[in-house]
Amino acid sequence: MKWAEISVHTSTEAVEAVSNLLYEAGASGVVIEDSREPDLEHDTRFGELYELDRADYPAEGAIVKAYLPVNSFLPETVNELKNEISNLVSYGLDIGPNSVTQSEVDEEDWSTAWKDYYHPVKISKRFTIVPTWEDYERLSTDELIIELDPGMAFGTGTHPTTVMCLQALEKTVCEGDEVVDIGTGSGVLSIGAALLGAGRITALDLDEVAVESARQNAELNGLAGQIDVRHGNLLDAYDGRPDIAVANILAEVIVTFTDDAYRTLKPGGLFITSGIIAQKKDEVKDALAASGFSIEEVMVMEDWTAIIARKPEAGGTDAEILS
Ligand SMILES: C[S@@+](CC[C@H](N)C(=O)[O-])C[C@H]1O[C@@H](n2cnc3c(N)ncnc32)[C@H](O)[C@@H]1O
Repeated sequence: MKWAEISVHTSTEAVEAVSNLLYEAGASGVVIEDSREPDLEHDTRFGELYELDRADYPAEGAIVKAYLPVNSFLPETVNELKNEISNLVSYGLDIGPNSVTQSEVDEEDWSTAWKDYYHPVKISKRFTIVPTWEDYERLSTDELIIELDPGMAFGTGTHPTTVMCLQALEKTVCEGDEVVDIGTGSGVLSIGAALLGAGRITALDLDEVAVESARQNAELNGLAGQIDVRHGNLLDAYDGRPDIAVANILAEVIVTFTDDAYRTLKPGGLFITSGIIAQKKDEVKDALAASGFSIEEVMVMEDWTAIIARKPEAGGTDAEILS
C-alpha cells in the first residue's frame, strides 16, 4: 500500500492549529520542521524529541508533515484539509505561505519510518489498538486489545470512520451474533466484533491486498478460525443471515446496496454504515429509509457521520414485502 506525505508550509504561529487539523484528518502523528527550532524534531502527540538533519528546513515559518494512507478517502480528506487551513485566517491566524503539497511514499521506504508514528491508541471505552511491534500491558480486565499491522490495508483503527464503527459495535454486538463486515480493509472491525463476543464473522473486500491483510491480522489476534475472509464485491460472496452488517465505505457505495443489506439481514438486524462525509449524510439516510430501515442513531466525528439503522422485527415496509 502507498502512503501520502502531506506537507503544509505555514507560519510558526499556525503550527498547532495545522497539526490539529492533520490529526483530525486521520494522522497519528506529525513532524514539525520549525525554522525557529534549530536542533530538534518533535512529534507533538507523543512528545518525543530527537536530533535531526535540518537540510530541508524552511527559511521562514514551519513545515508540518503527516502521513495518510492512500485510499478512496484521500482526495476528499486533502481538499477538506486545504479548506480548513485556509479558514484559519477567519480566526485571526497568520497562515504564512499556506502551501499544501502531497507526495506518495512507497511502503518499502515507509515501512520502518512509520513505526515512529503509530503507538497504542485507546479509541473507545473498551478498545485499544496496539501496533504489532509495540509491547503493551492491558490496563483493566475490561479492555479489549486489537493487535494490528496496519501497513498493508486501510484500517489503522484510528480514522474517525473506523472509530465510530468500533464504538457502534461496542454498543450493539451481543454474544454469538453473526456479523458481516463489508469492506474489511485490515480486518479491524471483524476483529473488534469477535472480541466483543460475536459468533460467525465474515469479512469481505474487493481488494486482494485487503483480503490478505485481514487474514494476517485475524491470525495475529488468534481469530483465524472465527473470521472467514472472502474476496468479492459488497455482499456477493456472502451466504449468511447476519444480526449485524457493518460497512465503512464511501456514501456513494453505501447507497447502492441498502436494499441488498436489508434483504440479507435477519428481522430486527442492524446495519451500521460509516465513511459518510457530512454533506452526504442525508443521501444515505434517505436510501436507508427507502429500503425499509429505521434510523436508530446518527454518530458524528469531525467531518464524518456513521449511522446505525435497524430492519424491523416483523411487518415492515413495501421494500421488505417485495424482498
Ligand atoms: C475505508 S476502508 C474501511 C476499512 C475498515 N473496515 C475500517 O473500518 O477501517 C474501505 C474498504 O472497503 C473496500 N471496498 C471498497 N469498495 C468495495 C466493494 N464494492 N466491495 C467490497 N469492498 C469494497 C476497500 O477495498 C477498503 O478496504
